[in-house]
Amino acid sequence: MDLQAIADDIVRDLAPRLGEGKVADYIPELAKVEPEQLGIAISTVDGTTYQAGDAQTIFSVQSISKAFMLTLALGKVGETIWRRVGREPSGTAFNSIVQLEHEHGIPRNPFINAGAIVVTDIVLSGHRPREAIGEFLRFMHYVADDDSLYIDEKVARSEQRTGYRNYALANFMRGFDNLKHPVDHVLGVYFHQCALAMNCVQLSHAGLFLANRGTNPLTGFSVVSPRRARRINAIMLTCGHYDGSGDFAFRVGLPGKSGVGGGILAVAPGKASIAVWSPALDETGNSLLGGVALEMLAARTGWSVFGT
Ligand SMILES: NC(=O)CC[C@H](N)C(=O)O
Repeated sequence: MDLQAIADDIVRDLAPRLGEGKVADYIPELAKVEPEQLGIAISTVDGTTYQAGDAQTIFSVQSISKAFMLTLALGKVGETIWRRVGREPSGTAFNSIVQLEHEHGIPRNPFINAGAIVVTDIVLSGHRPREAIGEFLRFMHYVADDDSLYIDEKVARSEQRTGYRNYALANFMRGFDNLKHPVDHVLGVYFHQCALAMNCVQLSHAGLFLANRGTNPLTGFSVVSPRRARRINAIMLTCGHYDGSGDFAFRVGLPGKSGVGGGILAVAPGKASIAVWSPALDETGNSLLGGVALEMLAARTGWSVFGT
């Protein structure tokens, strides 16, 4: 299978559709991103990376950070995490507050904003916010084997000023005693993790441990056990695209985590980690062409967790 040709073909085939969708504008810094871009990087478990299009352009990972923060939090508190956050798909938007009252401040899953804010609260335990941000960034350097990754302060501050819904979610959960630290501290860390800047190549490297039973094949570094990698993949499959998760499973058939910056990390277990990026989003807040690119990739490679 010629993965380089597949990546090149996808970028070429989608060129006429660049600009479809809408760039996220509720975070002012993200509204400035040029929509007509598309990148793809495929890193296989045998250690080769294929790339095409804007695969080396840096973008804001936003909610893709939630998969890595979940990994960190599981490392700290293990399975007790599930006392404070569920693992069922929500069927609601990423920033929805409606279920929280019925479910007594326990968010449905760690990938909607409410759940991710709880996960951040867990990572913050025993730290100052600055230290927790540092721990997250060091973890990303480790999993991606790349010390050049950085957090874009401008993006973090932009969201800090306008993240009204996230303040509402966090205050609500604090009211239910499901946040242990001051709301400002938790959201300070959350906005910084979301503002992590990466390109597709770096992101595909960072996701390799999930495709390779918990160990990064580029470095041999063990990140999590095979069982934990499998479980994180399961949550990515069921919850990684908010109320678009069912459609993503249907069309692509791979665990995936999206972000409003337009990136998607997808995992083909035992085969590859794939990162795509195209900033314009569909109505569920997921990258429109990124999703189409992964659909093409899955069709052309036969990679799907549901069979070939
Ligand atoms: N879906 C996303 O990427 C959302 C992340 C964004 N930082 C927010 O909290 O709104």
